[in-house]
Amino acid sequence: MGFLTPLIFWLPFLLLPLLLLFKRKNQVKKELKRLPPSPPKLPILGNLHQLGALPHSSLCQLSRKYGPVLLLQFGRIPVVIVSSAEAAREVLKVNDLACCSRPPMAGAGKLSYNYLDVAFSPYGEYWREIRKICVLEIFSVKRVKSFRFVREEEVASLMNSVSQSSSSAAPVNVTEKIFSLTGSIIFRTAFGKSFQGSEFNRAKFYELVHDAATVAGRFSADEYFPGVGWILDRINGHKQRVERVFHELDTLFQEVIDDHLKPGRTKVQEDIVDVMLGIEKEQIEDGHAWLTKNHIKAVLLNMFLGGVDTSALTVNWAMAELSRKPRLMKKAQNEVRSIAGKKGRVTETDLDQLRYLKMVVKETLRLHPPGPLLIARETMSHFKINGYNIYPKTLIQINAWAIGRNPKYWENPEEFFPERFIDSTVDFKGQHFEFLPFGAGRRGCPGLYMGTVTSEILLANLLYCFDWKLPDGMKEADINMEESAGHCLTLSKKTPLLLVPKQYFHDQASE
Ligand code: HEM
Repeated sequence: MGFLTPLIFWLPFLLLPLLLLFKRKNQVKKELKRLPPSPPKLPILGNLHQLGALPHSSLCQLSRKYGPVLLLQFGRIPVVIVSSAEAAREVLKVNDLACCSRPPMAGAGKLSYNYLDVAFSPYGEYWREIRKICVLEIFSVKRVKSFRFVREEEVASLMNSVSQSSSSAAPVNVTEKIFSLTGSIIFRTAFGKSFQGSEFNRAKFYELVHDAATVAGRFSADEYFPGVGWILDRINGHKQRVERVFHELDTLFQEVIDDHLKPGRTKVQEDIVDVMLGIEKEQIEDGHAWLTKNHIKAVLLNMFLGGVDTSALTVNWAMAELSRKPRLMKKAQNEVRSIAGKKGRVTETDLDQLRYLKMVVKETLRLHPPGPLLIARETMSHFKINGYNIYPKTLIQINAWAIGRNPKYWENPEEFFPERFIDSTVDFKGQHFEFLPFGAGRRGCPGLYMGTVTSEILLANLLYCFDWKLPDGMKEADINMEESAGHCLTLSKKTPLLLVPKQYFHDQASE
């Protein structure tokens, strides 16, 4: 028995390292399991049933209950919802490289010729190349300025059309007019010609762009529920719809490209198709060609999806907000009218001086960001937000809408109050994470300048040329400000805005 005494004495010393090792392993295991909080989920569906008709709003409610970093399950897809400026900074700045890819989505993949575009393409060498070309050749300030005449001509034509309606004192569908204008501007900028003279009429074009946004912006049932979802896709016609939209867009793009390649074509001004065909030609001459017609078509798709709705929604919401607050509308009109004087139109050279108008646009983008959840990202490697583990292949959605309405960053956040920006340095260029209408980081919107200049010139002219009244019997409070998440990626006003225009400039000139 004597030999046991030293063993009993030494045993704790022998076991201690083992115990410590075991404890450490458990800690690491626990640490790795530290996931963001999740609301209870249903089998198979996960949290899909909690999304509702306005996902940004339902997700905002959930984040109020569970916190600003939330883990949900959409079918088989893990999704992290980010609803605070601090957490958005962690994603879009600190860990931007880990989460700047996009998830594969069958609809977007088909419409973008297997991810040859910028917006839906996964992060990698190809995306860097195509984004670089687009930033330098399509979205640069110089290129956007070269299309100033398109914007000004189209705005002038819209003002004439509103002016004709104004003689009857009947309400005008402002929403329709605004969408028609941004559509015409993007169509002419990309293709060098307007709807007039093309077999594409406006209505057909919008339908196509909206159908494209709907199929590109959402997962198919098969992606949520692999193996069985395809049955749902069959029943709801998703696959056929993707094929139809692809075919219609491809036919349009091919016709325009063929037209541009016709020998002896007279070119008044380079449009985006000319620019892209020029790059293709240069590459062939330099002997390192990789850009094909499909690449060009994929980029055109991004222009239509990114450029038509976003600026139109901004101006539509701005007009709706200003119509609810006639005092602010008057203030914006006084500014525009004092700067543009009796010229008859606001031109882009006036825009820099329109300080209040720019605040109106900012305030509109805070309350009504056209992409309330930005565009979904997919993580590529493991990282942490607020101490929570985020694993690769997780979807990240930043709720810019919720952040823009959070009282932690904004006083009286639900109030439309452009003056809040007077002495503020906060802007939307991606450095202020409480205000993210254009996103931020590597995937931030490259069309920011094009989008803002289009919104500003249109809004400025609507305010300059007309006084706007509500239809008979309607009060400011009756304006319906309900939202509709119709096209998946963007957030519209549920009902069109109807206003009665009274021509201002004409009246002033005759005074
Ligand atoms: C008011 C106008 C606009 C708004 C509010 C807006 C908003 C956005 C947002 C939120 C994103 C996602 C950013 C992210 O993931 O961090 C985005 C990306 C993008 N936008 Fe815009 N956009 C506007 C105008 C435009 C215009 C005019 C175009 C082109 C004609 C455009 C083309 C794109 C493209 C190609 C991307 C994808 C970038 C990438 O994934 O690398 N946008 N935009």
